[in-house]
Amino acid sequence: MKTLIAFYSWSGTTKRLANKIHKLIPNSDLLEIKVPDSTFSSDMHKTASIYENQKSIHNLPQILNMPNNVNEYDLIVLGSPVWDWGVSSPVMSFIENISNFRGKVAPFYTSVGNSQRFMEFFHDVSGNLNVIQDFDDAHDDLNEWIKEITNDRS
Ligand SMILES: Cc1cc2nc3c(=O)[nH]c(=O)nc-3n(C[C@H](O)[C@H](O)[C@H](O)COP(=O)(O)O)c2cc1C
Repeated sequence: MKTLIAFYSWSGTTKRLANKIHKLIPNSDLLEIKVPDSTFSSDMHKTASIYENQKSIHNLPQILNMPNNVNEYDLIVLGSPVWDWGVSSPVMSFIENISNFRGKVAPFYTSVGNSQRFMEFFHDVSGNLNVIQDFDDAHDDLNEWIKEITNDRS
C-alpha cells in the first residue's frame, strides 16, 4: 500500500504530528501543503479574519505544490489545524484539487481542544471522497488509529 501524508500547518503543531505519522507508516511520502507567503498574517486574529473572508466568498488559497498524480496512492492521510471549529482553507483547497482521487482519505487534526465538530465540517467539503477513520490529536490514540487506517478494507 502506498500512502501520502499531506498536511497544512500554520504554526508547526500539525507538522510535528505529520512527521510522527510519517515515521509510523511504512512506504509513505510526506507533503507539506504550501500556499503563497502573502496568504495569511503572522497574527492569529488577522489570520482568522482572512480565513472567514476566504470562506464567505469561496476564494480558497492556491496550492503551490500539488502532486502530479494522487491516484498513485492508495491512501491519503490529510492533516489540518482546526480553524473556527472546521477545516483550514489550504486543506479545503487541497480537497477540491483531489476530487478525482479514488483511494481512501484519513483525516487528522490538531487544535487547542475545541475539535468535536471538525468532522462535520470535513464531510461538508469532502464531496465524493472515500473518507475513513479520523484522528483527533486532542482526544484519540495515535497508534490505534494508525493500525485502523493501515488495515482498513472498506
Ligand atoms: C485562525 C485560527 C483559528 C483557530 N480556531 C480554533 C478552533 O476553532 N478550535 C480550536 O480548538 N483551536 C483553534 N485554533 C488553534 C489551532 O487549531 C491549534 O493551535 C493547532 O494545533 C495549530 O496547528 P498548526 O501549528 O499546525 O497551525 C485556531 C488557530 C488559528 C490560527
